[in-house]
Amino acid sequence: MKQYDAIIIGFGKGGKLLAAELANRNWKVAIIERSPQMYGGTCVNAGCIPTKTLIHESEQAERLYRDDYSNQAKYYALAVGRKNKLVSFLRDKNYEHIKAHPNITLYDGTASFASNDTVKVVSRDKKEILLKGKEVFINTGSTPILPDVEGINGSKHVFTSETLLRQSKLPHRLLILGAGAIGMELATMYAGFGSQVTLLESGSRFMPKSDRDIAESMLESLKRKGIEIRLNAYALSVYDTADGVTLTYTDNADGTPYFLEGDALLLATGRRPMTDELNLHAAGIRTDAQGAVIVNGHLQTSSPHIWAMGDVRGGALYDYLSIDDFRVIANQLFGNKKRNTDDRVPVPYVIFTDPPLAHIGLTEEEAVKRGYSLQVSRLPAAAIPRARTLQHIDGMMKAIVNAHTGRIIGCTLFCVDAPEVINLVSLAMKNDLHYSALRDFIFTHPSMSEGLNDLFKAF
Ligand SMILES: Cc1cc2nc3c(=O)[nH]c(=O)nc-3n(C[C@H](O)[C@H](O)[C@H](O)COP(=O)(O)OP(=O)(O)OC[C@H]3O[C@@H](n4cnc5c(N)ncnc54)[C@H](O)[C@@H]3O)c2cc1C
Ligand SMILES: NC(=O)c1ccc[n+]([C@@H]2O[C@H](COP(=O)([O-])OP(=O)(O)OC[C@H]3O[C@@H](n4cnc5c(N)ncnc54)[C@H](O)[C@@H]3O)[C@@H](O)[C@H]2O)c1
Repeated sequence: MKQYDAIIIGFGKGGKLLAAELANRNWKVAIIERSPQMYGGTCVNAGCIPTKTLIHESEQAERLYRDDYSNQAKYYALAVGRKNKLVSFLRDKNYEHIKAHPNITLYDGTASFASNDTVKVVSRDKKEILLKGKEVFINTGSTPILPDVEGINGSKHVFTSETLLRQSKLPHRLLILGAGAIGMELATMYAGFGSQVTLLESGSRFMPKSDRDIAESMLESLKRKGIEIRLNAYALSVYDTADGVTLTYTDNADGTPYFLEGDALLLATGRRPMTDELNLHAAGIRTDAQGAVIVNGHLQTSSPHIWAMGDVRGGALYDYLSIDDFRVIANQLFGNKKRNTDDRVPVPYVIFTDPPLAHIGLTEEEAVKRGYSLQVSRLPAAAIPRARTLQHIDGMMKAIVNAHTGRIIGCTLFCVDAPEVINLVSLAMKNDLHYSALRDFIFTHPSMSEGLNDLFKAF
């Protein structure tokens, strides 16, 4: 049996950063990845990078070939090729970085616990090897939740985000099940490329966690792109036709049955922690009702030498949280042990629609429910000179401030460059700055950030 100071299960974001950190400190590290197509993890290979590359491409395609499906389809195939090239480049870089380190051994295979310090690796040719580790880190990510809809398993036209992004044929009619982050981003993207998109959501409230003014703005923006949105959609069955797929669903509100035809159906109905093959009970590790590995604020499981990082520990599923999990663990192992996962709240998020939506902290509805005395300010994106120069005048900014303390409680930016600008608001909130710090800050001009001067002037 091979002995290591650390075993890392899954070559994801947090895991690869940790592998390099430990190896640089002379630890002997084993990292195990079940698929060579996934070196570097979901973000690089199937998540953030491919989607954001294609979303950018779709904006170009829309500008060049709007209402010209034939040219859009050609453009799409080329864009998928460029995306594949970028993904391969980044995957190779990730691989080389890990392979080059003398203290790291990469194992290709699926890992499971044999005991609480021993991990079994089964390679694709079914060879087994046992590894013993002083510390073990679980970084196995998440996997799509497949809804219980008759016919989805055998269909040739039903996809997850991962499999759809590999297709180089643009679907003329795309059906999407689930109006969450993936559903909205890919609806915007495919509509930009020229697909007719229908977005079906089982819930009755669009963007249930957002304020209604924001959700309405998003709804209008998606509709302007030609995306049809149907709420209360309870999917029943799917069957393949000669040239696509037929989806049957009922409207939850009144029971009306519907049949919809598409060239492809995307399942975007959530993701769950990837713990299926880990045999966690052999190590005495507990999971919650969603299958997430239960950890404390330092990311230790019930066995303190076994840790979990990234999507597999449940909660919000973002690449930057997997990175921060690495910082929390490194701080425990080598730092002052003061970091924990609670000290990073509030965490911003972004949905990369067009315009994109970025949010941090409480919504107005949440702040009212919690009994805050608050002030709310709104600014249309069109009022910001940079939005005019970029010809992106859709959307709005919204801020919520505690009326007594002047501290920012929450902020939503639904406008061009929102993914960048939200980081400034985040910095102000994390440093407990009074809202006037942003109101009076000298921002460059013209920039979307200077919209914050006006947004916070209203208080
Ligand atoms: C379509 C899509 C778009 C996204 N866009 C964004 C975005 O814009 N911004 C953002 O912040 N987040 C985004 N996310 C979420 C982000 O990708 C994830 O939060 C992040 O990649 C999780 O990283 P991780 O470190 O938990 O693990 P991952 O990067 O998922 O890595 C886990 C690795 O473990 C491997 N593995 C699993 N089980 C085993 C096993 N038993 N043995 C060996 N190996 C195993 C897997 O193959 C995988 O490579 C997106 C996700 C998706 C699906
Ligand atoms: N920009 C980003 O940071 C980004 C982008 C994409 C994904 N992600 C991460 O990936 C995770 C997964 O994304 P997602 O969009 O799959 O999940 P999600 O949880 O964001 O949304 C899933 C949606 O599907 C709906 N739904 C569930 N079952 C359904 C059914 N049978 N029929 C119709 N609708 C149904 C849910 O009500 C929900 O609105 C997100 O939680 C997010 O953390 C992040």
